[in-house]
Amino acid sequence: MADDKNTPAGGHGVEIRLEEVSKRYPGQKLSAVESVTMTIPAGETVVLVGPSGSGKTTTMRMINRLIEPTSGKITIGGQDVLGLDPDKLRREIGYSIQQAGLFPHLTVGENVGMVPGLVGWDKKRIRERVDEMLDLVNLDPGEFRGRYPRQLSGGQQQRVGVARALAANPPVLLMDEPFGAVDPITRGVLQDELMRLQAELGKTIVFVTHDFDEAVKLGDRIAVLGDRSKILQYDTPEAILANPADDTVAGFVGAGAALKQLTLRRVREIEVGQVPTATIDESPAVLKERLGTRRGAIGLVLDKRNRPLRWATAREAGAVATLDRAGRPVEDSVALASTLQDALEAILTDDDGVAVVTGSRGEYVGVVDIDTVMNTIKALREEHADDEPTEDQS
Ligand SMILES: Nc1ncnc2c1ncn2[C@@H]1O[C@H](COP(=O)(O)OP(=O)(O)OP(=O)(O)O)[C@@H](O)[C@H]1O
Repeated sequence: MADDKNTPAGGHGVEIRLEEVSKRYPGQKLSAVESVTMTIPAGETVVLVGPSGSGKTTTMRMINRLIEPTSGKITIGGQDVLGLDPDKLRREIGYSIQQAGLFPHLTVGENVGMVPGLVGWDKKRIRERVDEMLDLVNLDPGEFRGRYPRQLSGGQQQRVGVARALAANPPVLLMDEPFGAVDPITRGVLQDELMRLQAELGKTIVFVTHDFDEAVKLGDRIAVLGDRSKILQYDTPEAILANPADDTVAGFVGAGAALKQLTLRRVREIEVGQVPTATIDESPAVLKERLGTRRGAIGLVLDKRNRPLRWATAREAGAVATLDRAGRPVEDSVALASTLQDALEAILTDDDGVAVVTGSRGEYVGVVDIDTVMNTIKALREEHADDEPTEDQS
């Protein structure tokens, strides 16, 4: 992994605290940010989300002092940022913005190597680091290091932006709508990559967006901001979706909150059901007997390695000589790692409204149906029903 010598925190995330932080721009009557207090835990991704003009960017930029607070206190890893040299501070905090903000007259390699150069790394180490970072964001160093930003697609520029922000191995990464300017498919890919990177690197990430779905996907916690950066709710995506603090948050969460919760849960987290099964070399009579006389009961024919092959009712099992002809083929299955949304999709497209769950080698694990999904949503709602959303969860 990255060389840790150049940052006091060794590149791993550190806690950020904002205490009654306000910002009033010169000549303005009202503050853009009014007395914000929040704790961003070490190694977590916290997403600031809120409507345009709510003060997300102002709040974030005060952390690396691109904007100076009018009052209040900000600490990073316990250090008061107002007591630090702003240039030094900014080199120790990764920063990535919409449209990547790359220097157009510098090559990709020079852009990525910029901060390591500023903090005095030697040339060889910078060269190695640039290649390591480009690899990390899935760009072939040989192909991309010598190009200029204008010779890259939007998505590639964003990747270089992230590589540059990470180059000096900062403990903290500030990201201001970094994926706002790319198409939805590329955005999804970049979000997945960021999640993979973060699982590996464990930075403290503050991420600004006005896309609530992006916040749900990326955030360990979400701060929903209202006017003047007032924290309307600060909690996990699960808790906010299950129990929005007020109508404004509910409006922001938008339609389909219950459905969005399904993207946060994996099939492995729920209790799957079971149906009668028989392996393909057993006789149809065996499956028929296991299915019993209950109307509509449906069972599974498995291959010799326990992988699901066919669905069959008792009547269908009774109508064939061997089980490889019984009923209908299993078209689709979901893995334990699939989201409940994937499972719901499979349930809704299946003739009998059931989805087969398979393990890592494709073996039969169980089944899920619409009741399983409904019960999960209900349980989530109950789990968070007593949550008392507060402004500061520190
Ligand atoms: N340099 C400035 N001088 C005066 N007012 C400013 C300045 N920068 C921002 N503002 C005002 O401060 C408020 C918050 O702006 P900010 O950019 O932080 O909001 P935001 O939530 O990030 O918005 P968006 O989602 O549109 O980027 C806005 O009302 C904006 O007009």
